[in-house]
Amino acid sequence: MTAPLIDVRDLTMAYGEIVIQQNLRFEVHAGDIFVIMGGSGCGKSTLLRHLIGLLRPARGSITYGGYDLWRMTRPQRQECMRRWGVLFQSGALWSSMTLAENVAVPLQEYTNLNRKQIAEVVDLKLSLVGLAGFQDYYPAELSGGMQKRAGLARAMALDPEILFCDEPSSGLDPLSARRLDELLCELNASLGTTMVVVSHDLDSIFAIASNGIFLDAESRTMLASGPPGEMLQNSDNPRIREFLTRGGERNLPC
Ligand SMILES: Nc1ncnc2c1ncn2[C@@H]1O[C@H](COP(=O)(O)OP(=O)(O)OP(=O)(O)O)[C@@H](O)[C@H]1O
Repeated sequence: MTAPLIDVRDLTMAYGEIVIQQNLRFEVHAGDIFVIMGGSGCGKSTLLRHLIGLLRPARGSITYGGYDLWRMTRPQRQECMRRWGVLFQSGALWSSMTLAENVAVPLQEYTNLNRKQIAEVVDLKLSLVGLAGFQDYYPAELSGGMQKRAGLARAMALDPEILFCDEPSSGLDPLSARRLDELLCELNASLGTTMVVVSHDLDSIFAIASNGIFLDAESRTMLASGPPGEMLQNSDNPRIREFLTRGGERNLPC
């Protein structure tokens, strides 16, 4: 098996004295859609913030391509982060900017492209997420699903190697949520983008995840890792079964 893209070892996460999760150990491989799952408040978003370097581990390590995120020099860490895209829960678009201006921000900040080239990349990214023709719209003029897709276009602006998404389908109606899941799977398949996705939405988890971990709030550690279908098949842990069956046993999706 190839070396992992992300290697998390013995990770303990805490806010001050309060430990949120401990002894996390997992790998994310290139091409994975890796889902961080678990009930409300178990620490999914906290883990995502650790993975993207916003929070420092209380213990343990997070390595990218073999290099510890917190032992790199500042330029090395910036170079590492430059290869990531992040889609925040809210979409996090600038409300005073059009969609084109929003998607252009990372291109202006991190590339030497001229105005015309930036406009071309912006058009490409917006069409990638089904928003061709919406360049001049403001976020408030769009539906929640379209705002999420615009956030995705911005997160994909620099062709990231890894896309991190925090609850991408939250706040969306079931159809828009399904379309967003399909879009993530398409991008993963066509561009090979590795994805790390926080989710507690069971339909979404089964639809997109190739791999993942289950975090438990009570024991404050991970109870299982692997593809969710296998977790359900192989685990007799009642908390995992309860979560993955919505509290009642269900047929495995095909
Ligand atoms: N900045 C913070 N300072 C202190 N405690 C925090 C902070 N952010 C989150 N917490 C606490 O950490 C725990 C985990 O929160 P987190 O948001 O990571 O969980 P989650 O699994 O993503 O939850 P949800 O699914 O409800 O979004 C919660 O008890 C929360 O109150």
